[in-house]
Amino acid sequence: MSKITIDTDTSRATPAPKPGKRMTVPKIRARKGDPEAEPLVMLTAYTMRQAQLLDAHCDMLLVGDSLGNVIYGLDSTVPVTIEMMINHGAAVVRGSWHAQVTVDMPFGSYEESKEVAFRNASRILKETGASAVKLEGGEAMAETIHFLNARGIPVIGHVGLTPQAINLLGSYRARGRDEAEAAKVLADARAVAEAGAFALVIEGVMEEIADEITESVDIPTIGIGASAKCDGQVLVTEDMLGLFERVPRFVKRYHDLAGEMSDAVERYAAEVRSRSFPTDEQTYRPKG
Ligand SMILES: Nc1nc(=O)c2c([nH]1)NC[C@@H]1CN(c3ccc(C(=O)N[C@@H](CCC(=O)O)C(=O)O)cc3)CN21
Ligand SMILES: CC(C)C(=O)C(=O)O
Ligand SMILES: [Mg+2]
Repeated sequence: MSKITIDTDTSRATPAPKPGKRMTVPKIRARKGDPEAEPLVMLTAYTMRQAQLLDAHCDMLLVGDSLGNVIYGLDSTVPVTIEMMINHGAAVVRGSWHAQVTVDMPFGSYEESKEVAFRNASRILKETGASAVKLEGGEAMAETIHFLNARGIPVIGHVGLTPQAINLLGSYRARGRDEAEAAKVLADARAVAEAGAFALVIEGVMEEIADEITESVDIPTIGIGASAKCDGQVLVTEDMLGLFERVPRFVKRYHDLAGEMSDAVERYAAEVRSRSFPTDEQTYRPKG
């Protein structure tokens, strides 16, 4: 039997925190005007340890309301609560020191009025330590985005496929397939940018619409199922690591973590059943 060695050197995964070096909203905003700038790298994070492992490699971490699907086993993001977002947001901020952290505003926490949106967004920033919020919607949310931004809350917009509207949309298929839908997505993107959002997530739209948006707004666009020409890309971490079973077509799988976890657990279960775990090494006994 081959001896398994566990790498206990955590320095690669968790470099020492560098106080004061965290990526800021203005620096992200400024990427748009810089022709030399590399695309923005964003991934979702829901836990402290996940944030630690992603932080050094990412410009931005998103505490996505996709945690409803991925962590809580819900079949949409509609039931996600502000308490869930705050608990996971605070954990992610504790596990990161380099990346800028944005927290998704959950369905029902911002649509009613700009005042309700400010109350909930300010609570999210106060109780998590994150530096921005993201909310779904275009023209209908422009006033709210302006209101938050004018009062010190940086906002990322999210247009195209907006999963919180699943009950209205009926499916998660890509948007902008016909002329009218394409024009609406473009108008939404422009409204969000003009309202003062510092970045814009474009999800699940035809490539040419994403390209037209990226060319016509003055803030960085972050694509997910959008276009390689966006100013950045985002994916759900569990999807790209192969931890989540049903993934959209726009996901590239960089690993099979589910397979590796299953293999490790299978070996543990077999060793418990055969009494080959624990051994002397894992057992406390009086010395001598
Ligand atoms: N794990 C996970 N990854 C995500 O990207 C994600 C979430 N959860 N939860 C919130 C939303 C929901 N999103 C989704 C969910 C499903 C599809 C999907 O199944 N798309 C199909 C086409 C669907 C259809 O035609 O009806 C595809 O093949 O891409 C796309 C985006 C994106 N977001
Ligand atoms: C997929 C990204 C953009 C998101 O909104 C989420 O993870 O909730
Ligand atoms: Mg989301």
